[in-house]
Amino acid sequence: MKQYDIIVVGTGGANIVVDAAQKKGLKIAQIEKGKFGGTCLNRGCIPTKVMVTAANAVQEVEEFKKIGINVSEATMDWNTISKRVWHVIDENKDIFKYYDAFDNVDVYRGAASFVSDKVMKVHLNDGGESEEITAPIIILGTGGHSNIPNVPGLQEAGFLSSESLFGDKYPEKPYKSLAVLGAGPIGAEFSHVFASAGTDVTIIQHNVRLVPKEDEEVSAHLLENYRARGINVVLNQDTVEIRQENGLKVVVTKDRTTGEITETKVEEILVAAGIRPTVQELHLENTGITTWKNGWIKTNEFLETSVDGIYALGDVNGEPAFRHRANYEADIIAHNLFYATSEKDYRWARYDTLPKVTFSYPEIGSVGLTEAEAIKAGYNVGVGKNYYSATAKGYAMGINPGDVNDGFVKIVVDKDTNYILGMHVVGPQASILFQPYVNLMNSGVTPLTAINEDIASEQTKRLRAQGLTRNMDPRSVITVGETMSPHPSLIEVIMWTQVYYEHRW
Ligand SMILES: Cc1cc2nc3c(=O)[nH]c(=O)nc-3n(C[C@H](O)[C@H](O)[C@H](O)COP(=O)(O)OP(=O)(O)OC[C@H]3O[C@@H](n4cnc5c(N)ncnc54)[C@H](O)[C@@H]3O)c2cc1C
Ligand SMILES: NC(=O)c1ccc[n+]([C@@H]2O[C@H](COP(=O)([O-])OP(=O)(O)OC[C@H]3O[C@@H](n4cnc5c(N)ncnc54)[C@H](O)[C@@H]3O)[C@@H](O)[C@H]2O)c1
Repeated sequence: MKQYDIIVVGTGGANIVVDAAQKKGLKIAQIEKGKFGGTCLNRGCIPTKVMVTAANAVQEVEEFKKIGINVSEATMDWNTISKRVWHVIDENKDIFKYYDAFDNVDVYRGAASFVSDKVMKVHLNDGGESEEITAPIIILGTGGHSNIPNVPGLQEAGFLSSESLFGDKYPEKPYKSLAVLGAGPIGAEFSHVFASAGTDVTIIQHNVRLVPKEDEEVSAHLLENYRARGINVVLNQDTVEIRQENGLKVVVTKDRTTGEITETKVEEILVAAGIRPTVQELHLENTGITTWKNGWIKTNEFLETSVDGIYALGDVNGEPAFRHRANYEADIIAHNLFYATSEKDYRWARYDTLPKVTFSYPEIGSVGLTEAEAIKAGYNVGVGKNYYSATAKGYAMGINPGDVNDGFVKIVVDKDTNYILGMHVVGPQASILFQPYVNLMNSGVTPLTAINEDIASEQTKRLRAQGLTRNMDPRSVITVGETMSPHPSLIEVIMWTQVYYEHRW
């Protein structure tokens, strides 16, 4: 059996832990069954944002005439956009070479599985099995994958997911028509991209709202904008069947309230119906690691699992799926394991200040509670709302009151304390506008707050009992570094100066 100091499974956010351990000179096993860099770099955030940026430009040109600029209609050059998408994906091949070059990192290309709590083996991609490996610390960052609903006829008709779209089903040209099943961030973003490319897009959404995790007013504004630009949106639907007819796919849906049947005939179907944890190959049943009902690995505020020394970060632990959240958690693990000066210097995760962005058009940025969530949580809720058109800059941008693209900012406040509970922006540059509130909400003397109290090593029990606090001084560059900022957004240009200042990992 080969002995390591640390085993890291998955090369998305978990690479931050590898970087830190590598610099400490530890003996590391790094295991990846797929493309290095994980979902975000290869089939998530980055390739989609290359597309979204082009789609945004198409929409912005539509608005130019309002500010006195005459240009002919903008169209997407799919070949150039596709080349840029694949360039950024192909670049990630070098990530493997980067880690493979370190003497203290053994890179295994294959699927890791547990033999017992601290013993793993790897089913190598080129066949065969590695010898058993062990380490006192194991990091699981195995991510998630598309949830494919069990709809009769879907498999037979064929469909896209974000994985196959950025894989063997990448379209050579935009589809003539596309049904998007699901309208969370993935559905909202791809609908914007393909509609901007000239595709006739129909969104078929199970929920009564687009982006239902956002504030209701934000969802309503997005719906109004999508419908105004010709995107067909059918809400509150159960997809009952997919048929094939004359070379097209017919999506048969049923209104969940009225029972009314709708048939949507399209060239292609894109499934964007949420994600599931990638735990299947891990064989968690050989360990004491506990999971939620759907397989998400249960973790606490230190990202510990129910087995001492095994941590899980990113999508696989079931907290909201964002790359900056995976990075934040990896950073916390690396800090506590390798850099904390004492237990008093330990960091822990909190998710109430997690920034979320949907790169739809209009863009959405939010942090904290929606108005409805704050009311449900029992706060004495106050709300403030301001429109882009109410500002001089909004006027300069050609945004007038009542315009469909007159976005807004909504703040949700606890009236008893005047504390900010949530901030929601929908409109131009939403992804950067709300960051000051993320920083403010994440600052102050912050008490350790337990997450999943039943997950507790002896050390965690002790730290919880001590009533640990961390001074998140808003003036400190360290606080900036310990505050999440949405990825990939321009605010990172500012936020990541902290990393260069600290020269950590
Ligand atoms: C289309 C799309 C767009 C998105 N856009 C954004 C965005 O704009 N902003 C944002 O913040 N988030 C976005 N996300 C979400 C973001 O991509 C994820 O939250 C993030 O990548 C999760 O990182 P992770 O480290 O948890 O896992 P991943 O990046 O998924 O990495 C997990 C890795 O583990 C490997 N693996 C799994 N099991 C094993 C095993 N047994 N052995 C070895 N290796 C294994 C996988 O191959 C994978 O490479 C998007 C997601 C999608 C699908
Ligand atoms: N900009 C970003 O940061 C970004 C972009 C894309 C994805 N992500 C992350 O990736 C994860 C997955 O995204 P997502 O949009 O798939 O997930 P999601 O869970 O947020 O949304 C899925 C939507 O699909 C709907 N749905 C479920 N089953 C359906 C069905 N059978 N037919 C029609 N609709 C159905 C649900 O009502 C839900 O609104 C999210 O957690 C998100 O945070 C982030």
